[in-house]
Amino acid sequence: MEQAEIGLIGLGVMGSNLALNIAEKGNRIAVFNRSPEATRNFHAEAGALQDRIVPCETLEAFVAAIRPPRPIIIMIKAGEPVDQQMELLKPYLSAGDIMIDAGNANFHDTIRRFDNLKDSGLTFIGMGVSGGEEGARHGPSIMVGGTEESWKRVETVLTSISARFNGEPCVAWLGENGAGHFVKTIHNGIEYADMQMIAEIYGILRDGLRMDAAEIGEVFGRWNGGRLNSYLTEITEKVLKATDPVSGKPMVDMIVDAAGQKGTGKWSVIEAQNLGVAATAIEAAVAGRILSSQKAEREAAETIFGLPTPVELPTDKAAFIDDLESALLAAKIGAYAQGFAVMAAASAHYNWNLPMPTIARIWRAGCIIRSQFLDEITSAFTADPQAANLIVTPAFSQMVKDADGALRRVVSHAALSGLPVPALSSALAYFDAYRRGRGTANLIQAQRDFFGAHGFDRIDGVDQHHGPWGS
Ligand SMILES: NC(=O)C1=CN([C@@H]2O[C@H](COP(=O)(O)OP(=O)(O)OC[C@H]3O[C@@H](n4cnc5c(N)ncnc54)[C@H](OP(=O)(O)O)[C@@H]3O)[C@@H](O)[C@H]2O)C=CC1
Ligand SMILES: O=C(CO)[C@H](O)[C@H](O)COP(=O)(O)O
Repeated sequence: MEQAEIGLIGLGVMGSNLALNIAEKGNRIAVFNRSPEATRNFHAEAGALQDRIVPCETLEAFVAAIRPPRPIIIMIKAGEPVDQQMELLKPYLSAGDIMIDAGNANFHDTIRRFDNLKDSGLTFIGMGVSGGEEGARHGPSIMVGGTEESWKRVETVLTSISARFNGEPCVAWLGENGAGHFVKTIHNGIEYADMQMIAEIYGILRDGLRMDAAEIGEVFGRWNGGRLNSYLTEITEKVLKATDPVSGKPMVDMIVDAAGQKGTGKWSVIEAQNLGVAATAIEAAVAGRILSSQKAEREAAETIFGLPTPVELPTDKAAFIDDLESALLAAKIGAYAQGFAVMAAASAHYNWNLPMPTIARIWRAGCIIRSQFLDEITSAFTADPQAANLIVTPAFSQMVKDADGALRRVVSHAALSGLPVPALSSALAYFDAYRRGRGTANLIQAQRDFFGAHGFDRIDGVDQHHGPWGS
């Protein structure tokens, strides 16, 4: 039997769709899943693509079915399972074979796996894939980390399955070892912030303006035709307009308000802190999910404090809804600026030389945060790849100038009405702190020197001075 060009392990949601995508693009692919019935079912349901798929029930048969040197995608639950799977696979592999972890790995694990295989003759690629089920099937955004040589060996097949924006493939080699998984992690951190901000705007419309789900869906639908055009805006309209077949009520009203999370948002925040980058909107989004999951505590607190009555709108309703649109745009700029700042710091720290314009370019289609906005970010970083912060690039500084008044009105209204907007308000605070040449940390430095003799730099140029604090 003709050997396959590529192999894939893990026929869950992502792996099965990726395998069909690979087969559809004309590649012969061998597949394996820990539970063999999943492999059998997958092959049985592959329809016209069945002939290009080689279902294998043992790792030995799987490896034998692929033409050496073998590229093997591992698309399974992240963490320990990947180490276990690699150990089980290794004895069957030969020099030159490439193991490609395509799950949402922690990039520290990726660096470790990459280093462990360095002298073995085997190669490791850490590859971030975004786009969910639909993206995996018809074109995800793919962020590759590993040696450039190993990338060259998989470039053709990955390019064939990736999403396209205006004909350009949304896949790129981003750097050595953990670069691809790091960029995917920050993609998800931004995704968390974007989703949290949308949810906060939804909260203002629902609890402040007392609009029902379908009405709010209309608003997001309108916004999707404008500056907020994005996949997340688009699905928000669809979600808000969906009806629960059981109760006949809006589906969204029947869902428990406790968000899940699998780790990438938290890792984004941890890495931002470790690298000394303020990623406050992403932090707020992760904290927002944590608080959301403390449902019983929140319900108990509501019985103690009650809920504040929303105050009058600062403008008429239509103008305020326009403010919400501008506010969401301004806050999003803050979140994306923070995400890119974290990647810039990581690039320097890990010597990855991450290409910012390329990252923005491959996020324009296929991934969960895909949007028109990312095309504008691509242009901004193409014009100035070393920009200190997205906020200060010419196009984005103008957008922030145009929209920060609206963000201010929205955050003030929400605060006065007792409506929680942690990500929107942290984006505003980030902007206000970032654009102020003289802040208030002089006082913090004085306090540190007072209690700990830590010293401070004086504005007249004398460094490591101590204050006349007395006792
Ligand atoms: N769902 C999404 O939208 C996205 C997910 N990802 C990432 O892709 C990866 C896969 O996710 P997804 O497809 O959603 O997950 P699923 O839960 O649908 O599938 C999990 C797969 O992992 C396999 N698996 C679990 N534990 C082990 C183990 N110890 N050894 C071998 N195989 C194991 C399962 O095999 P079995 O059938 O035997 O249980 C199954 O094939 C994850 O890292 C996820 O974070 C990335 C982007 C988007
Ligand atoms: O990677 C993804 C999207 O880009 C996955 O859907 C991931 O599971 C999202 O993260 P979380 O489950 O923590 O919300």
